[in-house]
Amino acid sequence: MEFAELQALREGKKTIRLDVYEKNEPAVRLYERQGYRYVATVDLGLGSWGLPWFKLYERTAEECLNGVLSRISPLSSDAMELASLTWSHVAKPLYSLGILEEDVIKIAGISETQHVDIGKRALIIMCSDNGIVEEGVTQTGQEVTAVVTENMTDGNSSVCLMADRAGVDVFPVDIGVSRDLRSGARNPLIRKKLAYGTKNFHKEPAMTRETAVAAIAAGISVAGELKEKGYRLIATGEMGIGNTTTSSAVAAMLLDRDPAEMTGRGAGLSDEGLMKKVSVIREAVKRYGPECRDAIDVIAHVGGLDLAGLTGVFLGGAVYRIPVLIDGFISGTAALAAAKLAPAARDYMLATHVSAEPAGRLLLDELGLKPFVAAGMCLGEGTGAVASIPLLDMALEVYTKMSTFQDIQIEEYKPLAPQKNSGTQ
Ligand SMILES: O=C(O)c1ccc[n+]([C@@H]2O[C@H](COP(=O)([O-])O)[C@@H](O)[C@H]2O)c1
Ligand SMILES: Cc1cc2nc[nH]c2cc1C
Repeated sequence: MEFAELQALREGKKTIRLDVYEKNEPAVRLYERQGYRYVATVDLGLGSWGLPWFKLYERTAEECLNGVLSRISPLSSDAMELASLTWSHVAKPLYSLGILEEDVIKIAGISETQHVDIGKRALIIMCSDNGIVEEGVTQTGQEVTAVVTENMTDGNSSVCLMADRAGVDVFPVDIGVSRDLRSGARNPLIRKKLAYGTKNFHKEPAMTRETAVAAIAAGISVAGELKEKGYRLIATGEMGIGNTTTSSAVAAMLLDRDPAEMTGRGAGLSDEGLMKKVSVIREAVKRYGPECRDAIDVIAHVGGLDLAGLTGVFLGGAVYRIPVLIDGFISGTAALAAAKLAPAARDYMLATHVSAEPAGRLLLDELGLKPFVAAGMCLGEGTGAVASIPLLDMALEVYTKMSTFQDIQIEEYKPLAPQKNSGTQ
């Protein structure tokens, strides 16, 4: 059942549920011919009298999404216990690799084995434009989004160079850039364009609820495609002029915080520009706040397609059991939106660095996730997430290759209380 709903969501097909006394093959085939995907038979419990009668329910993409999200399962406690045990045998002071140790244990829980393998890893970069740029809330024009996205497909952006170093494959996704894009051969563009940018949320909602759901579904779908290709770790990134404005607005609404506290200079902004940015966000929060009943509504009113797509990637990580690395402020906002939609998805996320945007730390605290780098970065594109991967690799080298206490014939080290550090920084 989950599989069919997920497939329907990924293929953008209409979905039906047939409530029948028994599976009615002719009816299923009839509706499949009409472009529906058969999801499930509900046994009405009346026994089979050979009746041809059945009832058809058409499901919306949102209902399929809800069905998929309700099936996210918890981490494997057995695998996590075994991973903890493995760490405890490594000949070093207990817990001394801090958050890196905790993250390895978490990845074991996600992948349901203590034999942690993140050898094949991908970076998904959601790229899109934001209508709010019209209001003068950015330092550069929106045409930069298209140029940088195309350059990413040639392997020519900051994160592409960093990803080469870290052995990460890069997947730029056009989910809503404001013009048609060419693709280079190095990192072919994944085409999921849902609009040529969003609407200006100062004037009207950024997108419809249906478009927000479609963008979330696209993110889930990309995560699924990477899982099928054998990727074991997904880093998140984005590119979109104006997306710190959408992220600040979404974060302020989701956390019920003062927009001034959640807003920074993004990719560079004058004092005057910053004041304008805060006032535009404040007005939108006041206007749309009462209408928004959940995170999808918030994204639809003041968010962006990149943010929605990344929300889908975080949810997809939980659906397909792949660890997903949070990058900076935009990515962190998407992670928060995903956690609001499906609290269980939070367990599949790993924090990496703390964005220098003012609310970078606050977002991670809200998610209850601990970063292991604070380098004052705010570049986006996934740079912070990718920069953290070599640290995870190093932790795994120790986890898998280091001698045990038994190997070096030392009686196991017994720490004094407190037994476990609560994290660094
Ligand atoms: O990831 C972050 O924390 C981050 C913080 C500030 C800026 N950015 C990047 O800068 C762009 C958005 O900045 P802005 O000022 O146009 O909203 C976008 O392409 C992001 O990738 C990213
Ligand atoms: C050049 C440039 C590159 C970026 N990468 C992410 N955000 C960006 C914003 C600008 C302006």
